[in-house]
Amino acid sequence: MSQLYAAGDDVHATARHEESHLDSSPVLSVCDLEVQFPTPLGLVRALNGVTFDVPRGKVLGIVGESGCGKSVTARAVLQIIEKPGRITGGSITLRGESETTEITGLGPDSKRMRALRGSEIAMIFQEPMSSLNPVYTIGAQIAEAVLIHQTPDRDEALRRAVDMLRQVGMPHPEAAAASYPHQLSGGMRQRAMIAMALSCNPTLLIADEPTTALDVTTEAQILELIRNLRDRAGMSIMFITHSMGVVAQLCDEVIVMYLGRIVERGSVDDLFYDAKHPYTRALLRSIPRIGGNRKAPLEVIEGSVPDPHHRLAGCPFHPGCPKAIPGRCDTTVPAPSTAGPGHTVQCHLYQADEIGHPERAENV
Ligand SMILES: Nc1ncnc2c1ncn2[C@@H]1O[C@H](COP(=O)(O)OP(=O)(O)OP(=O)(O)O)[C@@H](O)[C@H]1O
Repeated sequence: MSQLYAAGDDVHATARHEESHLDSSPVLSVCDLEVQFPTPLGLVRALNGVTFDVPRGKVLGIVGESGCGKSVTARAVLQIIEKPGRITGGSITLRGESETTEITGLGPDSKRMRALRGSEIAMIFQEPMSSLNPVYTIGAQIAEAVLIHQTPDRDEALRRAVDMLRQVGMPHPEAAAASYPHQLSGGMRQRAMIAMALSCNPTLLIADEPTTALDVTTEAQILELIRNLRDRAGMSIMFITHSMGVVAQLCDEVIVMYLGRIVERGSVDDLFYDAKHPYTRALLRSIPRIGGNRKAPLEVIEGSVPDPHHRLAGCPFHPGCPKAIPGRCDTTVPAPSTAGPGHTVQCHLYQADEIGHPERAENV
């Protein structure tokens, strides 16, 4: 992966990084991130102190119901939050191939931030047409990205575009390169968008629900493609989904979000076999299981996600939580506690007990 830009106006925000740290250090560290949207109805606190790492060469899944802050987290990393929303606290650190960048130290429109987008961090969306221009051929669009970030040679850029399309499994890459977006199927458009995202060999790929609009067969093919990117190219991937099924198929580690906070983090096995937070458990019970009783109704997660305009005291899940402790869960935000190696949970049921229920965590 190459560093193809000059540090330019934001040189103060970057620092050389020791090569030896790279293998074990997370590619991205997000610490105590806060994002707010002032709206006519009041302030929306979209993220309330979100902290996580994206491990190098792994897929981190971000899962949670609609409105919990998954997309805002992704957009914050690229500093493309819709105005008047803005980052109001915390830090985002990218450890690239040759240098470390404090993203939150960069202006959203700065030269360095613009260079980061696409070249070091690429994002793919649910709807490929939001990234593809309908009036240019697929090949021209991928070549344009290569021309901006990698080579000034137009023929070489076009060759690389066709090669990228081949690598993402496009059946007839030359013909696809000569096609306009509307001439391709949804799955093929998604492959084209992934080819465009990968054409600059980014350090981090962010995928925001890229398979939600696809049929199950095409979804399986795209998930396989993303798995290959991790396994063969060692790419680090942040994968946003509302589907625990997709998490099980694709992710190495997972964070579970609820109302702008992370409630649990662990490996896929931690979450599927040893989930701690009542919200994670409810999410798991709300999906069908192979071999389960087909007549048994799926569980519904109690209560709707609270209105983000109202500041809720305590744990964000307490209004719908069957295990909520009155006087505690509705007053105090729980701190993260360790549930095992790499497994953390933010829930009063697992806190060192200050209120006289030493047996509580065993009985959840
Ligand atoms: N432009 C905006 N103006 C006001 N509030 C916004 C805006 N964009 C997002 N939000 C709010 O930020 C919160 C988090 O939204 P976000 O889109 O990140 O959720 P999400 O988990 O990605 O949901 P989904 O799965 O539906 O995409 C929500 O309360 C949402 O209403």
